[in-house]
Amino acid sequence: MRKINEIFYSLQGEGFHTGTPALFIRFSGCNLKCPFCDTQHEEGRWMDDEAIWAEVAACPARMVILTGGEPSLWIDDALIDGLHRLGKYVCIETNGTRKVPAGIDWVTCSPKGAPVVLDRIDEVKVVFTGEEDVEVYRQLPAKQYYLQPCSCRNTEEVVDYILKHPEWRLSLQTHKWIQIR
Ligand SMILES: C[S@@+](CC[C@H](N)C(=O)[O-])C[C@H]1O[C@@H](n2cnc3c(N)ncnc32)[C@H](O)[C@@H]1O
Ligand SMILES: Nc1nc2[nH]cc(C(=O)O)c2c(=O)[nH]1
Ligand code: SF4
Ligand SMILES: [Mg+2]
Repeated sequence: MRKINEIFYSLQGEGFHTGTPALFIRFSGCNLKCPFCDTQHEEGRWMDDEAIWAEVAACPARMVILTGGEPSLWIDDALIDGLHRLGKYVCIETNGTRKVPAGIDWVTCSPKGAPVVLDRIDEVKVVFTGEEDVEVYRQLPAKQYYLQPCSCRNTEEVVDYILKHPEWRLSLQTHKWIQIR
């Protein structure tokens, strides 16, 4: 059984796959407590894999995004294999502090100062608070490096930073701007 906060269908609002229709599976609970966290994830219902796969199978989109909370607390090869059997492309949003199953198709790591132990990262996506040196995260091996304004509040500051450090790209939380989930 896995503890799930919510399952919803929307567009990926952030990062490389922005705009892509996806089913979000938000797992409950986290091993970190970021002061800026924009998500209520503590509440949850227990679901077995058959129930999870049934909701996934009913979604027309190919992309499934595992998030939370911290999804790495809850997932294993069996869950990912089942999603692949349904023909899905499996993405994860993780803080990088725990390993994730190797079969996941797209790994987004949003580091939070704690050591990152991932074997593979596709995109690094850092919440820009203005309070930490984000350049340390450029040392993580990845294909893409994104900075994301914190709660849509400091977009100008992030744009200014990226123009001076053009190895980064801008990730907007587009779902918040257009008021979808
Ligand atoms: C809620 S987290 C869940 C997944 C995982 N725990 C993590 O932090 O990557 C999903 C994404 O939202 C980002 N995020 C959380 N709070 C935010 C905020 N106030 N503004 C912008 N992005 C935020 C995280 O950095 C992460 O990329
Ligand atoms: N639309 C939408 N896109 C997202 N991308 C990552 C999200 C997350 O909370 O992990 C998220 C979210 O909560 N909503
Ligand atoms: S690691 Fe992710 S879910 Fe956990 S508190 Fe930080 S932003 Fe929120
Ligand atoms: Mg979110």
